Amino acid sequence: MATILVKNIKKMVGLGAPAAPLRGNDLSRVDSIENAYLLLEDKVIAAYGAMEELKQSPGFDEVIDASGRFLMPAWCDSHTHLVFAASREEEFVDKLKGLTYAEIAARGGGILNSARKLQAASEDELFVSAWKRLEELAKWGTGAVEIKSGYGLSPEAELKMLRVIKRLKEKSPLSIKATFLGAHTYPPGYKDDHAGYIHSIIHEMLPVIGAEKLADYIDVFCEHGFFSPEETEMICRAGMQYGLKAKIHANQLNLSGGVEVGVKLGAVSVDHLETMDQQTIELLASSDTIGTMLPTAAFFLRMPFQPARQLIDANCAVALATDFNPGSSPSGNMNLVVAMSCIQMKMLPEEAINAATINGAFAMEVHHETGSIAVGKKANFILTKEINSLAFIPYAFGNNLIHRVMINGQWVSCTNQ
Ligand SMILES: N=CN[C@@H](CCC(=O)O)C(=O)O
Ligand SMILES: [Zn+2]
Repeated sequence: MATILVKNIKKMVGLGAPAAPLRGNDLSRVDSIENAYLLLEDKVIAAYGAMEELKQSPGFDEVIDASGRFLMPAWCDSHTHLVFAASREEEFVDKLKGLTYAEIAARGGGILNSARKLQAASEDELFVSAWKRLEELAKWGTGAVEIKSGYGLSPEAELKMLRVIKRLKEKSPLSIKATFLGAHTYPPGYKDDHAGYIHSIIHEMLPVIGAEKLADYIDVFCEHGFFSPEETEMICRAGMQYGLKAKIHANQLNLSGGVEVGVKLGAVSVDHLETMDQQTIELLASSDTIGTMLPTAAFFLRMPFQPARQLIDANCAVALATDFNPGSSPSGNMNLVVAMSCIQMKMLPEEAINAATINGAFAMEVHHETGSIAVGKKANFILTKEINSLAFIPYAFGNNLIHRVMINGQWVSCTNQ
């Protein structure tokens, strides 16, 4: 049995295993121990505590001295689209030059641009590029990630995406959840036949996804001009027949009704939430559905940030995620998401860290295995460079404060700082 001891940790944070997502005042509580140790046995947290409680042992396979460093749970990124065939920086430059979203879409840009390129790519090519992105995410401290389909938009290409995600799950040390997002937009052939595309999702795609167990969740882009609340409900209910719980793109551009559908269906999460009013916030707060905020998408699209303070003060369970995708958030860096949430959305550092770790874990139902430091959970953690406080992490935005990352008992990065 391989044992690893991390000793003399200046401060170990994010301790314990809450039974439900953190809300309200609890979200700002980060349990911690100063001058701590962490003992790992065979990829799992075996014990932790204050240094003076450490029982002497004849020997450990590896001993790490973490003097001056903070140890915290690895990030849990519960909303990404990280399987894609190509970046879209040419659209980004067009937008800088003044083109509108509609003009870019008319030139074949947007989600349909990604879909064309993905349809032309092989499963192996998609796997190799997604694998590189995953490796990079792990180096930034992400230990669990949700990945959506939705750039296929045909039975063949949606299944190809989901098979890529299945291979990533099998090979990666990260905890990975797969979400079927066939209802991301309408493909050109179904521009004037929305019912026809929804029929294809329900009768051509879902039966194969169910039979091959290719997804854990079902998602719909519930938005004006995309899928209505009624269509969202119909598609999610069809997915639920195959055991897929709902995770919905809701209220990004408008009060779309996505939150209402999500709450009605008992969705695990409703994600985006740039556009919220008091009534919608109260409805979400009264439910078990997690509100996942994606601040880097709001930043990249120059939209108002999510109303984090109102959501937290109303007692909503909130999580933070990257939305990593080539169109609206070409970054999968959770450190940036946490900094932006504090700087732009006035979340306290402790709130942002909880929302990006344990609540993110709940938003992909991996809370029993990661998201906090607890005995029996996976050895998934970040060891920081030498810092003096937790608040320094979002404060010193843009700086890489990570010294080492361990995911599922493997070191995935190490600097000498
Ligand atoms: N909002 C919908 N979909 C994605 C990205 C869309 C795109 O590729 O442009 C999102 O979550 O932001
Ligand atoms: Zn998204």
